Amino acid sequence: MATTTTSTSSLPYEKERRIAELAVQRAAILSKAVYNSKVKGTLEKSDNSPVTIADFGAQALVFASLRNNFPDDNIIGEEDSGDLRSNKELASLVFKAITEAVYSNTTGQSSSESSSSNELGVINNEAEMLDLIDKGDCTDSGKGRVWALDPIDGTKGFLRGGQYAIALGLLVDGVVTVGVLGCPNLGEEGGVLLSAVKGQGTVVRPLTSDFSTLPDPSRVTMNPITTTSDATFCEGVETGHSNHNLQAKIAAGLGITKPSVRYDSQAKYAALALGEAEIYLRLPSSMKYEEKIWDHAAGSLVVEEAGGVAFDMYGEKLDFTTGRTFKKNKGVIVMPKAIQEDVVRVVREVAIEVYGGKSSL
Ligand SMILES: Nc1ncnc2c1ncn2[C@@H]1O[C@H](COP(=O)(O)O)[C@@H](OP(=O)(O)O)[C@H]1O
Repeated sequence: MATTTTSTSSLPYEKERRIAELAVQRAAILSKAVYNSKVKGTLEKSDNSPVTIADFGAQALVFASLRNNFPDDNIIGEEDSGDLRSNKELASLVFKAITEAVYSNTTGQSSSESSSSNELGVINNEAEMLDLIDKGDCTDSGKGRVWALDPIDGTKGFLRGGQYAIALGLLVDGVVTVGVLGCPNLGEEGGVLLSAVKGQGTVVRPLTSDFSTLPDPSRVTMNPITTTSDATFCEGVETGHSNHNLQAKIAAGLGITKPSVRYDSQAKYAALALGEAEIYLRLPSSMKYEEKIWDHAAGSLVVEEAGGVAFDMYGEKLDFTTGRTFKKNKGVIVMPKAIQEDVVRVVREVAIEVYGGKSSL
């Protein structure tokens, strides 16, 4: 990773980037508190994926910040309040976790939170929290300003003490324009906060436990490799989320001999931007699965602004205009621009042979 000190004053989307960073940082503080507590309130959703107090609480907190600062924007969020409305005990635990982690003393708010709470939004009671969680029900991602949030991406990683991310992106007319990834277990102690604005590059800062300030940023760029055999692969941990056997064959076909880095969540995109690996491959375990836009919006911009590209497995751009899920893309490949031709050729050939051509979507 190359890093240089940078200034981001008076640039387009400066407020969006700052609020998104602070909102993600605040949600990361909550997620760490939930991880360190005994009760995580884990439930299984209808798609068999887990959801926890941290997922609901982080969504409520980030949405409070978005509503407070950008009340006219639409929002797409992974969670809704259905499971909490039918489980009052869990709803109370989520509100308690937010109150303790963020509004931490009984006389009001902790000193660092009080200075930022007006700006980042306050959640006054449980009913307000439930209503906020439901603000992420937008279905049209292609028009106007739409935020896409995964409050805890990689919930399985979060529960295992592995990698997870709080991922927030802003789409403007379907184009990812701001992307923020909070990765509490990546890099230095306390984790890292990456952010990107289209055309302005990607920066990283340490995640802190302070609600109102952001440490100085450093610019990041992907490793400038020019040969695929110099690459390290990055892939998911969960074998049900991508086809590891096929990914291993592709790695061998690209002459890659180094062991893969395996991370849950969009920490994979962060790892590429930070130079821990160069190629992220996610080949579908089932062609029926539609990737969620909140699993890729923030991460794809963070990588693109660090010198990379994010395509589907057929080598076409990710299309964020198709609602809550990708309808025109299957699989994801992410890599530095310098090796995109070679990587895309190999992955595309395999994709067509194994899954069929794009016309079969
Ligand atoms: N069968 C499947 N194929 C691909 N992705 C899946 C999947 N089932 C769940 N996921 C998504 O994979 C995300 C985790 O990504 P990764 O595998 O890279 O760690 C999950 O996010 P959540 O943890 O927010 O539910 C979920 O959205």
